Amino acid sequence: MPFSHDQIPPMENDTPKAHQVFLALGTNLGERKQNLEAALHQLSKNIEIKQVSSIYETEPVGYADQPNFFNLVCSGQTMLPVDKLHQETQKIEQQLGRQPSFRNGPRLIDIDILFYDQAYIERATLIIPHPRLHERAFVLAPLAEIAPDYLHPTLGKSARELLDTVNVQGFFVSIPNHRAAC
Ligand SMILES: Nc1ncnc2c1ncn2[C@@H]1O[C@H](COP(=O)(O)OP(=O)(O)OP(=O)(O)O)[C@@H](O)[C@H]1O
Ligand SMILES: Nc1nc2c(c(=O)[nH]1)N=C(CO)CN2
Repeated sequence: MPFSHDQIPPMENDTPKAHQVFLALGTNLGERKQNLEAALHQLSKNIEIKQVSSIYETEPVGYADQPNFFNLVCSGQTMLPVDKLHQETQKIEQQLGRQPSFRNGPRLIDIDILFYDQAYIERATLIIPHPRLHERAFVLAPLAEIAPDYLHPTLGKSARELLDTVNVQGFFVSIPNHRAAC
């Protein structure tokens, strides 16, 4: 059953526990492969990265008149509470030089938190599971590559099942076995 992360009371003498997280990275400006590697490197300071998907080159979704994206998904373990993790991903986006853009517009780096354990979180600035992940082939294809049986906590479907429901046209190149220096 999904749970609200906010509702779990801290237990006395509870030793801190690592959280399993899945993140989606996207970039369509500048040196796209380098942007992904730099983001993974920064993330690895607070997340023990366990898996990194291939890099997928994908046609832009939502706003067509922009360069193709490079997308990947990674998973890992972190001790950061979810709000700190979100602050950290936003800090890394800024550090790497992301400039303000419009919805679905071009960006140097985008880091979305897909899952945080099996938590369901809904705040003004943070919704987990990411509310659009199940519609996005550019997220589901790399997710299904590294965790095909992982269950979406609220939809109850695996990454592979979700991928079967979306259109996977517009995928050109996959840079396989990509392992950035973390
Ligand atoms: N799960 C999440 N991961 C990352 N950001 C999130 C999440 N849920 C909500 N947000 C919020 O979404 C806001 C918009 O993020 P961003 O500018 O990256 O949007 P976008 O990339 O254009 O669209 P999308 O969120 O659909 O990828 C951010 O301010 C962030 O606080
Ligand atoms: N192919 C692709 N299209 C997008 C992407 C992305 O990462 N890949 N991100 C968007 C906004 O977050 C909008 N459209």
